[in-house]
Amino acid sequence: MKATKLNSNRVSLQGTIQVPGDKSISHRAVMFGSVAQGTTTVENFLPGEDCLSTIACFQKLGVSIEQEGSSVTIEGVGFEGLQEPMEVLDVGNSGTTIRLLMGILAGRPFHAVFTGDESIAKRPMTRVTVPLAQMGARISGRKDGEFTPISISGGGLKGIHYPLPVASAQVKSSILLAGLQAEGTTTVVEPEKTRDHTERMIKMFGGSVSSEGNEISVQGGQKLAAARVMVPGDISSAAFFLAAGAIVPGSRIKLLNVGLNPTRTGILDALQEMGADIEVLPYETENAEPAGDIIVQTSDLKGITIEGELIPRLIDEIPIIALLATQAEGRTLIKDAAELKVKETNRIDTVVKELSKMGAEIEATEDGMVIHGKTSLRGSTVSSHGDHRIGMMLAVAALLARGEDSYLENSEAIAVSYPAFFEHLESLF
Ligand SMILES: O=C(O)C1=C[C@@H](OP(=O)(O)O)[C@@H](O)[C@H](O)C1
Ligand SMILES: C=C(OP(=O)(O)O)C(=O)O
Repeated sequence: MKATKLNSNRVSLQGTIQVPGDKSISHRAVMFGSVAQGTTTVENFLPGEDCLSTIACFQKLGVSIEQEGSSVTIEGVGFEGLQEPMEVLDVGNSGTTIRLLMGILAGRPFHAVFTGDESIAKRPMTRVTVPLAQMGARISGRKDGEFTPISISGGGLKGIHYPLPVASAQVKSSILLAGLQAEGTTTVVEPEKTRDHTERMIKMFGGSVSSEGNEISVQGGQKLAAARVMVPGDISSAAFFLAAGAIVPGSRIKLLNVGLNPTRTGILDALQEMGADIEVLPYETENAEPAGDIIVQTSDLKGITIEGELIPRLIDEIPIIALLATQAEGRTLIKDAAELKVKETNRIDTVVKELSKMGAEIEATEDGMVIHGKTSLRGSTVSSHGDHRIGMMLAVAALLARGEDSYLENSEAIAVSYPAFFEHLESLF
């Protein structure tokens, strides 16, 4: 395990950053490119470990994929062209890979086995295996199908009408990907709107999907055609620099080509409500996924309440919002966010534990956390617990820390979504 010395006691972050490609869209580009007919090209692909796991899984399913940095070429084989894998499919640390790929393989008439790392082995899978089994897939896994290793034998699916028990884009996407291969119509009903990259990508690859309110439907038997995918920058990665620019005194940071899909921009709404000085400059060009530049400058922040429909729109940004709240006047309350307990770590516990070590006044609740600001942070040895977002949040927290040096244990986890994170951060010094 690597402990990295973190930069601390900084003033004035200045500069321009092009954050890497969006993780959710990069995964989906590889998946859709593989199950479409023809050659798909992907630009600004995120070469992070999670997306590389997705490529490796599709290669084991017989798809020819070439990746060089952020450019990917996929020789699509159609759903029917996927081949039974001779080896176990290893999804590494990636929840998106396993849940979406289960939806694809639920429709294929062969056997496949999934495994992943220690964190994946603790993440709940019946949220996808139950609806996929209802559609007709035969799935078994450890603890009644809840955990990896999981095996799946697919084919012969029938469409379902399925109200989602949790607001999850991964579950929605998994069922829709199975639905594209099922007999009849498949409808998913979301309790809250979640990221809609899958729906946008079905259309981009020539398929059809209909959305009415929170109900999303696809017809089975659709054939998809190759596309050129331009992946915008990941707003979930940009969030660490938006936060750093807002709280490190005297800063001004410009972020280029950040994805601005409204199902993902909850962080901008939260920052604005806290009083952050951010300017969003959307691009005029037509693209399936909107994007633009964002400028952030330091300002005074105040505590807010974050709940309800906003939660799925900023779910992965809650660790960094917790840090922002330590620098805001008054109380910040985060509720309706019990989903945080089943991410790469239990993000309620890991955020509270690690920020407390640095002197934050933060408490866990049943479905979120309460943070009292404004507090000064002190240097400490902290841990990512193997969770990329916790690691990056702590590296930003350390920028404000006084006193002894800060060290981050298990910093290598950051490569899951942002291999160049430290390089980009240091370019602002
Ligand atoms: O669909 C996706 O790409 C994702 C959906 C979210 O997970 P859930 O669907 O579990 O909420 C999010 O936390 C994850 O980082 C990526
Ligand atoms: C939860 C995340 O990803 P995944 O579910 O794909 O592991 C994340 O990136 O914060």
